[in-house]
Amino acid sequence: MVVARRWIQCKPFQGAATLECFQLIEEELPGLKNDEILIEALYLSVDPYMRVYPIQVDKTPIALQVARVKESKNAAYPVGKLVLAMVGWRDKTVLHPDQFNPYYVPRFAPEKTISELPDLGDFPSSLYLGILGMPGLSGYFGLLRQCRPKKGDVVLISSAASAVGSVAGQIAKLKGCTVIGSAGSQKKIDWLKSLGFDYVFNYKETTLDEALQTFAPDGIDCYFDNVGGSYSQTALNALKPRGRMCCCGYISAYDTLNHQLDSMKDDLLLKIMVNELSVSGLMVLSFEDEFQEALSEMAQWIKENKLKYKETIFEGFTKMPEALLEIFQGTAVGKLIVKA
Ligand SMILES: NC(=O)C1=CN([C@@H]2O[C@H](COP(=O)(O)OP(=O)(O)OC[C@H]3O[C@@H](n4cnc5c(N)ncnc54)[C@H](OP(=O)(O)O)[C@@H]3O)[C@@H](O)[C@H]2O)C=CC1
Ligand SMILES: CCCCCC(=O)/C=C/[C@H]1[C@H](O)CC(=O)[C@@H]1CCCCCCC(=O)O
Repeated sequence: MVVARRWIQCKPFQGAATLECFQLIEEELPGLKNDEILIEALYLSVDPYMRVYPIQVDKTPIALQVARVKESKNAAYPVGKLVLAMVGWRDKTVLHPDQFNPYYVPRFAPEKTISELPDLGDFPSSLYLGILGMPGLSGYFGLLRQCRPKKGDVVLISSAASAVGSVAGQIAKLKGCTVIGSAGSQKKIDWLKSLGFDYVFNYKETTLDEALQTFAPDGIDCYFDNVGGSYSQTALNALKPRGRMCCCGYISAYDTLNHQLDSMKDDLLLKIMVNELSVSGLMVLSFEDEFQEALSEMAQWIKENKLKYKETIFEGFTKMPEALLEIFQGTAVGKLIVKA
């Protein structure tokens, strides 16, 4: 008999998420039918979108995990194989590998529950949830395709020490740009300096207006937006004519919402029109056909020590809610992962 643990969301969010919104339950798993596998989580990803994914009360919150096949009745998935599995906050799961993703959202989340780890050489498997996974790819495509940085451009990155922002900023440096990054603690500021960011500031101590007067008095060419809100309104005002903005995320709102994202005010559009700005939204999955190529390029940069990363790993599956709340407290540096 195999007993699995999984988290459920037992209460709806009302304002900021709290630990009381989550409950850990245990359940007996069924035996394997033909072609099914039992997987065990090694690492679970903790991402900002988990806070706004429309989950019903008493259901298991969304999360991608790196898992190992523990038992198998499917020759394509032998015991010991590692997979990426979109099965939510569970430590053990019985499933058919072809099963449709229970968290599927058109354009946002993939159709498949299980996918192979990319074939990139010898990297710790947790990296496939971070720099060599969805967050790293978001930084890569958002920066290269939406911001389209040119040598000498001034690039601003909000949440610069995040999993996405730290990749976007480092690639902007690789492309010969002057990079300004903001983050909310001295520890993150120090890390960003060590990554080669030209100018960094703590947005909790210095306003973006003040920082731009000092670091970019003539304006910015690109803005990689992870936060939205008034910060991004200021950044948009600082874009030079023909500037480019990648609207990647709106984290300043996520932990204030009771349900999913409310309609956002879009008074930015007039500015975009008048200044002929290119502003592009990003759903990283749209670049799925190019993931392998992008990951190979980033893996090479990691091997050459040109692209660096940090992880904060919470020990133990019971830490899932604390890890999620940590995103919005913002103390930990680097990609948040739970080691099951
Ligand atoms: N469009 C797409 O396809 C994708 C978009 N994203 C988006 O990218 C952004 C970053 O994601 P990811 O790198 O995984 O995040 P991380 O979990 O690595 O980092 C999140 C950071 O955001 C900052 N933050 C938290 N709350 C607030 C707040 N209220 N106001 C301002 N900053 C806050 C904190 O850093 P600090 O305050 O210290 O700066 C926190 O550490 C998110 O907005 C996410 O939704 C991510 C993946 C795909
Ligand atoms: C709607 C907020 C999303 C903000 C951007 C972001 O972080 C996107 C991440 C996606 C990633 O590609 C993998 C996912 O599953 C994420 C999207 C899941 C959010 C779906 C919300 C849909 C809805 O509001 O109806």
